[in-house]
Amino acid sequence: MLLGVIADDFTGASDIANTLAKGLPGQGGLRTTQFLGVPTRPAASDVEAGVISLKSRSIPARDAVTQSLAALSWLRAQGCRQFVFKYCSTFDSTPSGNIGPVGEALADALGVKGVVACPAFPTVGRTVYRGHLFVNDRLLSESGLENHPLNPMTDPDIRRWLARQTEAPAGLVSWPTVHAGVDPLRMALRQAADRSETLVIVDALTDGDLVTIGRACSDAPLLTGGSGIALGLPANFLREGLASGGVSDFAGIDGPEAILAGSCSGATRRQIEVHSASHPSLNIRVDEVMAGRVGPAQLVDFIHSHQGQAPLVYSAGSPDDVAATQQRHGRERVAHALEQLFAASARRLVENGIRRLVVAGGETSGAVVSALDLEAMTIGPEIDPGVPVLFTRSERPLALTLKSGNFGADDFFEKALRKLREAA
Ligand SMILES: Nc1ncnc2c1ncn2[C@@H]1O[C@H](COP(=O)(O)OP(=O)(O)OP(=O)(O)O)[C@@H](O)[C@H]1O
Ligand SMILES: O=C(O)[C@@H](O)C(=O)CO
Repeated sequence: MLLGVIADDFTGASDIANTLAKGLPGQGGLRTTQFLGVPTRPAASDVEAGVISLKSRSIPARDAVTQSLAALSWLRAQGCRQFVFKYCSTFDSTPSGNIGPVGEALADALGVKGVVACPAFPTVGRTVYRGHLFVNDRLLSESGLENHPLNPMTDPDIRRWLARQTEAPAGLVSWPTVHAGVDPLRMALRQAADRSETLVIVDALTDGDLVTIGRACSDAPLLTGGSGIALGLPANFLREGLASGGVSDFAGIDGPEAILAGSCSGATRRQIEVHSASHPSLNIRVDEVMAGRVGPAQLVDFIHSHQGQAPLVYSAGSPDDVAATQQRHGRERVAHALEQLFAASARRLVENGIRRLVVAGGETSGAVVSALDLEAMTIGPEIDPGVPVLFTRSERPLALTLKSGNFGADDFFEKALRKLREAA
Protein backbone atom coordinates (compact mmCIF):
# COMPACT_ATOMS: atom_id res chain seq x y z
CA MET A 1 0.00 0.00 0.00
CA LEU A 2 1.36 3.39 -1.00
CA LEU A 3 -1.10 5.88 0.38
CA GLY A 4 -3.16 5.66 3.55
CA VAL A 5 -6.18 7.83 4.27
CA ILE A 6 -7.89 8.32 7.60
CA ALA A 7 -11.38 9.71 6.96
CA ASP A 8 -13.54 11.13 9.74
CA ASP A 9 -16.79 9.86 8.24
CA PHE A 10 -17.98 7.21 5.84
CA THR A 11 -19.30 9.36 3.00
CA GLY A 12 -16.16 11.47 3.15
CA ALA A 13 -14.13 8.27 2.89
CA SER A 14 -16.01 7.32 -0.28
CA ASP A 15 -15.48 10.81 -1.61
CA ILE A 16 -11.70 10.70 -1.32
CA ALA A 17 -11.56 7.05 -2.40
CA ASN A 18 -13.34 8.18 -5.56
CA THR A 19 -10.73 10.88 -6.18
CA LEU A 20 -7.86 8.44 -5.69
CA ALA A 21 -9.39 5.70 -7.84
CA LYS A 22 -10.19 8.13 -10.64
CA GLY A 23 -6.94 10.11 -10.73
CA LEU A 24 -6.47 12.94 -13.19
CA PRO A 25 -8.15 12.70 -16.62
CA GLY A 26 -6.14 10.50 -18.95
CA GLN A 27 -3.72 9.34 -16.24
CA GLY A 28 -5.61 6.75 -14.18
CA GLY A 29 -5.66 6.46 -10.43
CA LEU A 30 -4.71 4.09 -7.64
CA ARG A 31 -6.30 0.70 -6.87
CA THR A 32 -8.36 1.86 -3.91
CA THR A 33 -10.22 0.06 -1.13
CA GLN A 34 -12.43 1.66 1.50
CA PHE A 35 -12.17 -0.06 4.88
CA LEU A 36 -14.91 0.26 7.45
CA GLY A 37 -13.17 1.00 10.70
CA VAL A 38 -9.60 -0.06 11.41
CA PRO A 39 -9.14 -3.54 9.87
CA THR A 40 -8.04 -6.37 12.09
CA ARG A 41 -6.03 -8.14 9.37
CA PRO A 42 -3.64 -7.07 6.63
CA ALA A 43 -4.95 -5.62 3.38
CA ALA A 44 -4.85 -7.54 0.10
CA SER A 45 -1.48 -7.11 -1.56
CA ASP A 46 -2.83 -5.32 -4.65
CA VAL A 47 -4.34 -2.38 -2.75
CA GLU A 48 -2.44 0.82 -3.58
CA ALA A 49 -4.55 3.27 -1.60
CA GLY A 50 -6.37 2.28 1.58
CA VAL A 51 -9.03 4.56 2.98
CA ILE A 52 -10.07 3.87 6.55
CA SER A 53 -13.55 5.16 7.33
CA LEU A 54 -13.98 6.25 10.91
CA LYS A 55 -17.06 7.79 12.48
CA SER A 56 -14.98 10.30 14.36
CA ARG A 57 -16.27 13.66 13.20
CA SER A 58 -18.76 14.21 15.97
CA ILE A 59 -17.41 12.18 18.87
CA PRO A 60 -15.34 13.56 21.78
CA ALA A 61 -11.96 14.82 20.51
CA ARG A 62 -10.01 12.42 22.73
CA ASP A 63 -11.75 9.41 21.19
CA ALA A 64 -11.28 10.78 17.68
CA VAL A 65 -7.55 11.09 18.33
CA THR A 66 -7.28 7.54 19.69
CA GLN A 67 -9.13 6.05 16.72
CA SER A 68 -7.16 8.09 14.19
CA LEU A 69 -3.84 7.04 15.70
CA ALA A 70 -4.93 3.40 15.59
CA ALA A 71 -5.79 3.86 11.90
CA LEU A 72 -2.39 5.45 11.29
CA SER A 73 -0.64 2.54 12.94
CA TRP A 74 -2.44 -0.01 10.76
CA LEU A 75 -1.74 1.98 7.59
CA ARG A 76 1.93 2.27 8.54
CA ALA A 77 2.05 -1.48 9.01
CA GLN A 78 0.73 -1.90 5.44
CA GLY A 79 3.76 0.02 4.16
CA CYS A 80 2.13 3.37 3.32
CA ARG A 81 4.63 6.12 2.61
CA GLN A 82 2.15 9.01 2.72
CA PHE A 83 -0.96 9.70 4.80
CA VAL A 84 -3.99 11.93 4.40
CA PHE A 85 -6.42 12.98 7.11
CA LYS A 86 -9.72 13.54 5.26
CA TYR A 87 -12.38 15.79 6.78
CA CYS A 88 -15.34 17.59 5.35
CA SER A 89 -15.09 20.12 2.52
CA THR A 90 -17.22 22.35 4.70
CA PHE A 91 -14.76 21.91 7.58
CA ASP A 92 -17.44 20.33 9.79
CA SER A 93 -16.20 20.63 13.37
CA THR A 94 -16.93 22.50 16.56
CA PRO A 95 -14.66 24.83 18.58
CA SER A 96 -13.51 21.78 20.55
CA GLY A 97 -12.57 19.64 17.58
CA ASN A 98 -12.07 17.36 15.91
CA ILE A 99 -10.01 18.58 12.95
CA GLY A 100 -7.39 20.37 15.05
CA PRO A 101 -6.76 17.70 17.70
CA VAL A 102 -6.65 14.83 15.19
CA GLY A 103 -4.50 16.77 12.71
CA GLU A 104 -2.01 17.68 15.43
CA ALA A 105 -1.90 14.17 16.86
CA LEU A 106 -1.17 12.65 13.44
CA ALA A 107 1.46 15.30 12.72
CA ASP A 108 3.13 14.63 16.08
CA ALA A 109 3.09 10.89 15.48
CA LEU A 110 4.79 11.39 12.12
CA GLY A 111 7.12 14.09 13.46
CA VAL A 112 6.08 16.78 10.97
CA LYS A 113 5.05 20.45 11.01
CA GLY A 114 3.89 22.79 8.25
CA VAL A 115 1.14 20.32 7.29
CA VAL A 116 -1.37 21.42 4.63
CA ALA A 117 -4.97 21.89 5.76
CA CYS A 118 -7.19 22.51 2.75
CA PRO A 119 -10.87 21.59 2.53
CA ALA A 120 -11.31 22.99 -1.02
CA PHE A 121 -13.32 20.93 -3.50
CA PRO A 122 -13.97 23.32 -6.40
CA THR A 123 -16.07 20.84 -8.44
CA VAL A 124 -18.79 21.10 -5.80
CA GLY A 125 -18.22 24.79 -5.12
CA ARG A 126 -15.95 24.66 -2.06
CA THR A 127 -13.06 27.10 -2.39
CA VAL A 128 -10.68 28.68 0.12
CA TYR A 129 -9.47 32.24 -0.31
CA ARG A 130 -7.40 34.14 2.25
CA GLY A 131 -8.34 31.45 4.73
CA HIS A 132 -12.08 31.91 4.18
CA LEU A 133 -14.20 28.99 3.04
CA PHE A 134 -16.84 29.56 0.37
CA VAL A 135 -19.67 27.27 -0.69
CA ASN A 136 -20.40 28.38 -4.23
CA ASP A 137 -20.75 32.15 -4.00
CA ARG A 138 -21.58 32.29 -0.27
CA LEU A 139 -19.33 32.34 2.74
CA LEU A 140 -19.53 29.08 4.69
CA SER A 141 -21.47 30.74 7.51
CA GLU A 142 -24.18 31.94 5.10
CA SER A 143 -24.38 28.80 3.00
CA GLY A 144 -26.89 26.83 5.06
CA LEU A 145 -24.10 25.06 6.95
CA GLU A 146 -24.74 27.43 9.85
CA ASN A 147 -27.87 25.28 10.41
CA HIS A 148 -26.09 21.90 10.45
CA PRO A 149 -27.79 19.65 13.05
CA LEU A 150 -24.51 18.51 14.64
CA ASN A 151 -21.84 21.13 13.89
CA PRO A 152 -23.25 24.51 12.89
CA MET A 153 -20.53 26.31 10.92
CA THR A 154 -20.86 29.90 12.02
CA ASP A 155 -17.41 31.28 11.13
CA PRO A 156 -16.11 31.29 7.51
CA ASP A 157 -12.55 32.15 8.63
CA ILE A 158 -11.35 28.60 8.96
CA ARG A 159 -7.90 29.56 10.16
CA ARG A 160 -9.56 31.28 13.14
CA TRP A 161 -11.92 28.29 13.58
CA LEU A 162 -9.00 25.86 13.45
CA ALA A 163 -6.94 27.95 15.88
CA ARG A 164 -9.68 27.44 18.47
CA GLN A 165 -9.08 23.70 18.21
CA THR A 166 -5.29 23.51 18.12
CA GLU A 167 -2.40 23.86 20.54
CA ALA A 168 0.14 25.20 18.02
CA PRO A 169 -0.68 28.34 16.02
CA ALA A 170 -2.55 27.70 12.77
CA GLY A 171 -0.78 29.03 9.68
CA LEU A 172 -2.00 30.37 6.34
CA VAL A 173 -0.60 30.18 2.83
CA SER A 174 -2.62 32.53 0.66
CA TRP A 175 -3.65 32.00 -2.94
CA PRO A 176 -0.94 34.15 -4.63
CA THR A 177 1.70 31.78 -3.25
CA VAL A 178 -0.21 28.70 -4.39
CA HIS A 179 -0.72 30.29 -7.80
CA ALA A 180 3.02 31.06 -7.99
CA GLY A 181 3.63 27.30 -8.18
CA VAL A 182 5.21 24.27 -6.56
CA ASP A 183 8.50 25.75 -5.35
CA PRO A 184 7.11 28.93 -3.69
CA LEU A 185 4.44 26.80 -2.01
CA ARG A 186 7.01 24.29 -0.74
CA MET A 187 9.05 27.14 0.67
CA ALA A 188 6.01 28.72 2.37
CA LEU A 189 5.19 25.39 4.04
CA ARG A 190 8.79 25.02 5.20
CA GLN A 191 8.70 28.53 6.67
CA ALA A 192 5.42 27.70 8.44
CA ALA A 193 7.12 24.64 9.93
CA ASP A 194 10.03 26.81 11.08
CA ARG A 195 7.50 29.03 12.88
CA SER A 196 6.22 25.86 14.60
CA GLU A 197 2.86 26.02 12.85
CA THR A 198 1.66 22.44 12.75
CA LEU A 199 -1.42 22.87 10.54
CA VAL A 200 -1.45 25.44 7.77
CA ILE A 201 -4.59 26.49 5.93
CA VAL A 202 -3.71 26.61 2.23
CA ASP A 203 -5.94 28.50 -0.21
CA ALA A 204 -7.23 26.78 -3.34
CA LEU A 205 -9.69 28.06 -5.92
CA THR A 206 -9.35 25.55 -8.75
CA ASP A 207 -8.42 21.95 -9.44
CA GLY A 208 -5.19 23.35 -10.86
CA ASP A 209 -4.37 24.79 -7.42
CA LEU A 210 -5.04 21.39 -5.84
CA VAL A 211 -2.76 19.68 -8.33
CA THR A 212 -0.06 22.23 -7.47
CA ILE A 213 -0.55 21.44 -3.77
CA GLY A 214 -0.36 17.70 -4.54
CA ARG A 215 2.91 18.13 -6.42
CA ALA A 216 4.38 20.39 -3.77
CA CYS A 217 3.56 17.71 -1.20
CA SER A 218 4.94 14.74 -3.13
CA ASP A 219 7.33 14.03 -0.26
CA ALA A 220 5.14 15.23 2.59
CA PRO A 221 4.35 12.43 5.04
CA LEU A 222 0.97 14.00 5.90
CA LEU A 223 -1.69 16.15 4.23
CA THR A 224 -5.09 17.08 5.60
CA GLY A 225 -8.19 18.30 3.85
CA GLY A 226 -11.28 17.50 1.79
CA SER A 227 -11.12 15.02 -1.07
CA GLY A 228 -9.66 17.70 -3.35
CA ILE A 229 -6.40 17.47 -1.46
CA ALA A 230 -5.90 14.03 -3.04
CA LEU A 231 -6.37 15.22 -6.61
CA GLY A 232 -2.67 15.49 -7.44
CA LEU A 233 -1.44 12.57 -5.33
CA PRO A 234 -1.94 9.53 -7.62
CA ALA A 235 0.11 11.29 -10.30
CA ASN A 236 3.09 11.47 -7.92
CA PHE A 237 3.07 7.69 -7.54
CA LEU A 238 2.42 7.09 -11.25
CA ARG A 239 5.28 9.41 -12.19
CA GLU A 240 7.62 7.36 -10.02
CA GLY A 241 6.38 4.12 -11.60
CA LEU A 242 5.06 2.87 -8.25
CA ALA A 243 1.34 2.60 -9.15
CA SER A 244 -0.57 0.76 -11.86
CA GLY A 245 -3.10 3.39 -13.04
CA GLY A 246 -5.75 0.61 -13.06
CA VAL A 247 -9.44 1.01 -13.91
CA SER A 248 -12.57 -0.27 -12.16
CA ASP A 249 -13.73 -3.86 -12.77
CA PHE A 250 -17.25 -3.31 -11.42
CA ALA A 251 -19.66 -5.65 -13.24
CA GLY A 252 -22.93 -4.16 -11.91
CA ILE A 253 -25.18 -5.77 -9.30
CA ASP A 254 -28.90 -6.16 -9.87
CA GLY A 255 -31.55 -6.93 -7.26
CA PRO A 256 -33.93 -5.40 -4.73
CA GLU A 257 -33.25 -1.80 -3.79
CA ALA A 258 -33.64 0.72 -0.96
CA ILE A 259 -32.84 4.38 -0.37
CA LEU A 260 -32.28 5.57 3.22
CA ALA A 261 -31.74 9.30 3.80
CA GLY A 262 -30.89 10.63 7.26
CA SER A 263 -29.33 13.85 6.00
CA CYS A 264 -31.08 17.20 6.41
CA SER A 265 -28.68 19.06 4.12
CA GLY A 266 -29.95 21.31 1.36
CA ALA A 267 -28.93 19.03 -1.53
CA THR A 268 -30.46 15.94 0.10
CA ARG A 269 -33.70 17.79 0.80
CA ARG A 270 -33.95 18.75 -2.88
CA GLN A 271 -33.19 15.16 -3.92
CA ILE A 272 -35.91 13.93 -1.55
CA GLU A 273 -38.40 16.37 -3.04
CA VAL A 274 -37.58 15.40 -6.62
CA HIS A 275 -37.60 11.66 -5.90
CA SER A 276 -40.80 11.70 -3.82
CA ALA A 277 -42.68 13.40 -6.63
CA SER A 278 -42.58 10.20 -8.70
CA HIS A 279 -41.57 7.38 -6.32
CA PRO A 280 -42.94 5.91 -3.09
CA SER A 281 -41.44 7.69 -0.09
CA LEU A 282 -41.91 7.49 3.65
CA ASN A 283 -41.17 10.50 5.85
CA ILE A 284 -40.20 9.34 9.33
CA ARG A 285 -41.65 11.58 12.04
CA VAL A 286 -39.04 12.07 14.72
CA ASP A 287 -41.63 12.48 17.50
CA GLU A 288 -43.06 9.08 16.59
CA VAL A 289 -39.59 7.51 16.67
CA MET A 290 -38.82 9.08 20.06
CA ALA A 291 -42.15 7.80 21.41
CA GLY A 292 -41.30 4.29 20.20
CA ARG A 293 -44.26 4.19 17.81
CA VAL A 294 -42.09 3.96 14.68
CA GLY A 295 -39.26 1.45 14.41
CA PRO A 296 -37.38 -0.68 11.88
CA ALA A 297 -40.44 -2.85 11.17
CA GLN A 298 -42.31 0.05 9.57
CA LEU A 299 -39.34 1.08 7.43
CA VAL A 300 -38.59 -2.45 6.30
CA ASP A 301 -42.25 -3.16 5.45
CA PHE A 302 -42.42 0.02 3.44
CA ILE A 303 -39.33 -0.83 1.41
CA HIS A 304 -40.43 -4.41 0.77
CA SER A 305 -43.93 -3.47 -0.22
CA HIS A 306 -42.63 -1.04 -2.86
CA GLN A 307 -39.95 -3.18 -4.49
CA GLY A 308 -39.00 -2.28 -8.03
CA GLN A 309 -40.20 1.30 -7.52
CA ALA A 310 -37.05 2.80 -5.94
CA PRO A 311 -38.59 3.31 -2.46
CA LEU A 312 -37.17 6.06 -0.26
CA VAL A 313 -37.30 6.43 3.53
CA TYR A 314 -36.16 9.77 4.92
CA SER A 315 -36.09 11.74 8.15
CA ALA A 316 -35.27 15.26 6.94
CA GLY A 317 -37.21 18.26 8.09
CA SER A 318 -36.73 22.00 7.48
CA PRO A 319 -34.06 23.74 9.61
CA ASP A 320 -36.87 25.09 11.84
CA ASP A 321 -38.38 21.62 12.29
CA VAL A 322 -34.98 20.14 13.08
CA ALA A 323 -34.26 22.86 15.66
CA ALA A 324 -37.68 22.42 17.30
CA THR A 325 -37.28 18.64 17.40
CA GLN A 326 -33.85 18.94 18.96
CA GLN A 327 -35.24 21.38 21.52
CA ARG A 328 -37.97 18.91 22.49
CA HIS A 329 -35.84 15.75 22.70
CA GLY A 330 -32.16 16.80 22.79
CA ARG A 331 -29.79 16.87 19.82
CA GLU A 332 -27.75 13.81 20.71
CA ARG A 333 -30.77 11.72 21.60
CA VAL A 334 -32.49 12.47 18.30
CA ALA A 335 -29.36 11.79 16.26
CA HIS A 336 -28.74 8.55 18.14
CA ALA A 337 -32.32 7.34 17.79
CA LEU A 338 -32.46 8.07 14.06
CA GLU A 339 -29.08 6.57 13.34
CA GLN A 340 -30.01 3.41 15.26
CA LEU A 341 -33.27 3.24 13.37
CA PHE A 342 -31.58 3.47 9.97
CA ALA A 343 -28.87 1.03 11.04
CA ALA A 344 -31.27 -1.63 12.32
CA SER A 345 -33.48 -1.24 9.26
CA ALA A 346 -30.55 -1.58 6.87
CA ARG A 347 -29.39 -4.74 8.61
CA ARG A 348 -32.79 -6.34 8.22
CA LEU A 349 -33.15 -5.17 4.64
CA VAL A 350 -29.84 -6.69 3.59
CA GLU A 351 -30.59 -9.90 5.50
CA ASN A 352 -33.88 -10.02 3.58
CA GLY A 353 -32.17 -9.70 0.20
CA ILE A 354 -31.72 -6.01 -0.60
CA ARG A 355 -28.72 -5.88 -3.00
CA ARG A 356 -28.65 -2.21 -4.02
CA LEU A 357 -28.56 0.32 -1.22
CA VAL A 358 -28.31 4.11 -1.38
CA VAL A 359 -27.61 5.97 1.87
CA ALA A 360 -27.54 9.76 2.30
CA GLY A 361 -25.68 11.51 5.11
CA GLY A 362 -22.26 10.88 6.64
CA GLU A 363 -23.34 10.02 10.18
CA THR A 364 -26.25 8.02 8.83
CA SER A 365 -23.96 6.11 6.46
CA GLY A 366 -21.56 5.40 9.31
CA ALA A 367 -24.34 3.92 11.39
CA VAL A 368 -25.77 1.90 8.50
CA VAL A 369 -22.52 0.46 7.23
CA SER A 370 -21.29 -0.40 10.72
CA ALA A 371 -24.48 -2.36 11.27
CA LEU A 372 -23.91 -4.27 8.04
CA ASP A 373 -20.57 -5.56 9.29
CA LEU A 374 -18.80 -5.08 5.97
CA GLU A 375 -15.05 -5.05 6.24
CA ALA A 376 -13.97 -3.52 2.97
CA MET A 377 -15.51 -2.21 -0.20
CA THR A 378 -13.98 -1.74 -3.63
CA ILE A 379 -14.44 1.58 -5.40
CA GLY A 380 -16.44 1.48 -8.63
CA PRO A 381 -17.43 4.22 -11.07
CA GLU A 382 -18.40 7.73 -10.05
CA ILE A 383 -22.12 8.51 -9.82
CA ASP A 384 -21.84 12.25 -9.24
CA PRO A 385 -18.81 14.29 -8.11
CA GLY A 386 -17.53 12.88 -4.84
CA VAL A 387 -19.90 9.90 -4.82
CA PRO A 388 -18.74 6.54 -6.23
CA VAL A 389 -20.33 3.13 -6.48
CA LEU A 390 -19.00 0.82 -3.74
CA PHE A 391 -19.23 -2.94 -3.94
CA THR A 392 -18.37 -6.00 -1.94
CA ARG A 393 -16.82 -9.10 -3.43
CA SER A 394 -18.55 -11.52 -1.07
CA GLU A 395 -20.76 -14.47 -2.02
CA ARG A 396 -23.86 -12.31 -1.86
CA PRO A 397 -22.44 -9.10 -3.30
CA LEU A 398 -23.88 -5.79 -2.31
CA ALA A 399 -23.65 -2.57 -4.32
CA LEU A 400 -24.07 0.58 -2.34
CA THR A 401 -23.35 4.24 -2.31
CA LEU A 402 -22.79 6.56 0.61
CA LYS A 403 -23.73 10.10 -0.37
CA SER A 404 -22.45 13.10 1.52
CA GLY A 405 -25.35 15.27 2.59
CA ASN A 406 -24.62 18.12 0.25
CA PHE A 407 -23.46 16.15 -2.78
CA GLY A 408 -25.26 14.92 -5.85
CA ALA A 409 -27.57 16.29 -8.52
CA ASP A 410 -31.30 16.66 -7.86
CA ASP A 411 -32.07 13.29 -9.51
CA PHE A 412 -29.28 11.55 -7.57
CA PHE A 413 -31.36 8.76 -6.01
CA GLU A 414 -32.72 7.38 -9.27
CA LYS A 415 -29.39 7.78 -11.03
CA ALA A 416 -27.55 6.02 -8.20
CA LEU A 417 -29.81 2.95 -8.30
CA ARG A 418 -29.26 2.74 -12.05
CA LYS A 419 -25.47 3.05 -11.73
CA LEU A 420 -25.37 0.32 -9.07
CA ARG A 421 -26.86 -2.04 -11.67
CA GLU A 422 -24.61 -1.10 -14.60
CA ALA A 423 -21.15 -2.44 -15.34
CA ALA A 424 -18.34 0.13 -15.29
N1 LIG B 1 -35.64 15.51 11.34
C1 LIG B 1 -34.50 15.51 12.02
N2 LIG B 1 -34.41 16.22 13.17
C2 LIG B 1 -33.26 16.24 13.87
N3 LIG B 1 -32.13 15.56 13.53
C3 LIG B 1 -32.18 14.85 12.40
C4 LIG B 1 -33.36 14.77 11.59
N4 LIG B 1 -33.10 13.98 10.55
C5 LIG B 1 -31.83 13.57 10.68
N5 LIG B 1 -31.28 14.07 11.79
C6 LIG B 1 -29.91 13.82 12.27
O1 LIG B 1 -29.07 14.76 11.63
C7 LIG B 1 -27.80 14.17 11.39
C8 LIG B 1 -27.48 14.34 9.93
O2 LIG B 1 -26.15 14.02 9.77
P1 LIG B 1 -25.60 13.21 8.54
O3 LIG B 1 -24.13 13.23 8.70
O4 LIG B 1 -26.25 11.87 8.39
O5 LIG B 1 -26.05 14.09 7.30
P2 LIG B 1 -25.27 15.34 6.71
O6 LIG B 1 -24.61 16.09 7.79
O7 LIG B 1 -26.22 16.04 5.83
O8 LIG B 1 -24.23 14.60 5.80
P3 LIG B 1 -22.66 14.83 5.66
O9 LIG B 1 -22.07 14.59 7.01
O10 LIG B 1 -22.30 13.77 4.68
O11 LIG B 1 -22.51 16.22 5.15
C9 LIG B 1 -27.90 12.70 11.77
O12 LIG B 1 -27.33 12.51 13.04
C10 LIG B 1 -29.38 12.47 11.81
O13 LIG B 1 -29.74 11.42 12.65
O1 LIG C 1 -15.87 16.65 1.95
C1 LIG C 1 -17.09 16.52 1.87
O2 LIG C 1 -17.87 17.46 1.72
C2 LIG C 1 -17.64 15.14 2.02
O3 LIG C 1 -16.76 14.17 1.58
C3 LIG C 1 -17.96 14.89 3.43
O4 LIG C 1 -17.07 14.61 4.21
C4 LIG C 1 -19.34 15.04 3.89
O5 LIG C 1 -19.60 14.28 5.03
